[in-house]
Amino acid sequence: MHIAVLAGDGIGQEIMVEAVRVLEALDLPGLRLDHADVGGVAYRKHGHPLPPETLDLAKTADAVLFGAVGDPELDGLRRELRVESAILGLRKELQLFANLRPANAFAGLENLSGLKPEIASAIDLLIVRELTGDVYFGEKGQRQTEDGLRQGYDVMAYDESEIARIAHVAFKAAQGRKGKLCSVDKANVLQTSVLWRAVVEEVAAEYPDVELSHMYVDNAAMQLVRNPGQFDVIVTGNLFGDILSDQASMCVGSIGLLASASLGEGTKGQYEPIHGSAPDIAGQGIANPMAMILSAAMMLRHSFADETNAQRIEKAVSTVLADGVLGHDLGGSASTSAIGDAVVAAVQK
Ligand SMILES: NC(=O)c1ccc[n+]([C@@H]2O[C@H](COP(=O)([O-])OP(=O)(O)OC[C@H]3O[C@@H](n4cnc5c(N)ncnc54)[C@H](O)[C@@H]3O)[C@@H](O)[C@H]2O)c1
Ligand SMILES: CC(C)[C@H](C(=O)O)[C@@H](O)C(=O)O
Ligand SMILES: [Mg+2]
Repeated sequence: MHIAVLAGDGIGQEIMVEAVRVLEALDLPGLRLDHADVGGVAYRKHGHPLPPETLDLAKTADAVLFGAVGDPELDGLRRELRVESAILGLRKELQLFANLRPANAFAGLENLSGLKPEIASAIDLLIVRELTGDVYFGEKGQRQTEDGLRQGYDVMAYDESEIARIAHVAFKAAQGRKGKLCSVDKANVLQTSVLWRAVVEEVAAEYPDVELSHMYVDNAAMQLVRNPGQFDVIVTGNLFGDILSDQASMCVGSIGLLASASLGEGTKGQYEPIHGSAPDIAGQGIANPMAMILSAAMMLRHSFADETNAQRIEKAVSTVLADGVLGHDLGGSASTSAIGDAVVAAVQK
């Protein structure tokens, strides 16, 4: 069980400490944790946000546990050196095209999102976000128009194989859940989405037991707030999935609660919270480590087929939240380490 631990920047460092403590508390046989620099930390030390030794470790390890990258002081760097390029580079290099972002209600947090409690408590959804295509990886740049104006561009493109493989992941996920899949696109405007919808329909023929629907992304954003309980699995492109998952996190209570798994064809995966380095609270010991801890649970499930320990972590997190050990993001006063202490104690019970 060889894990590359890439804590990264800002609160990435703080929340990773707690996730590692939880993993160590499980007494996993053969657990080997190798740390490496990524993001702004790596740029400052090695001159690159994704140094070759970090990429090598990520490639040789069985799984990658990733904190967050993002350093406002380095925002002016050119594109290839921007610290966010580290996370995009890892996803692309490891061919992790499927990003699973589950959002489910936690007992005790029903009043926190501002949604009516009966609406908030019905949330149990999975966003399947395509992760290696779309505007993120299309041709991009800045140029001058014929009129001498500066113009920025990012090409949105998906080919049918990219759409089909993420659709298969989503249909299979739906089969293991409530059997409902909603494909989210913007097919009333975008040609990318017209093809997306057509390919998802074709793939659907192989999954007659899954009920497929389609929704435009603007409506989906609204429905996530109006009635999130209507969703089981959502499949969508890279950009829409990025935005909708942040939104879903707040329906649950906080972005500090949502974990993710980035997967490819094999068992190798990268596991990371959906949030970033949170420079506004970094260094204060108040970041919520739950998303990071739950990412470690997803790692045990998807890369090591260890459902027992994955559930041990998830149950511990639910218990700690239900007991009212809440971070500042949830209106409580528990510090990052106090939350970690509580989860460690709960997994050992
Ligand atoms: N996976 C990643 O590494 C990742 C993801 C998103 C953003 N980023 C980067 O992070 C930097 C900051 O971006 P941003 O501010 O837009 O998004 P962010 O997710 O870092 O923070 C958004 C807000 O949520 C709060 N927040 C986030 N995680 C929290 C946690 N665990 N506990 C409590 N509060 C939390 C922050 O304090 C902030 O107010 C940028 O450089 C961005 O590019 C990285
Ligand atoms: C940091 C950024 C590149 C990243 C993304 O947009 O994918 C982040 O927002 C995420 O959600 O993982
Ligand atoms: Mg995001």
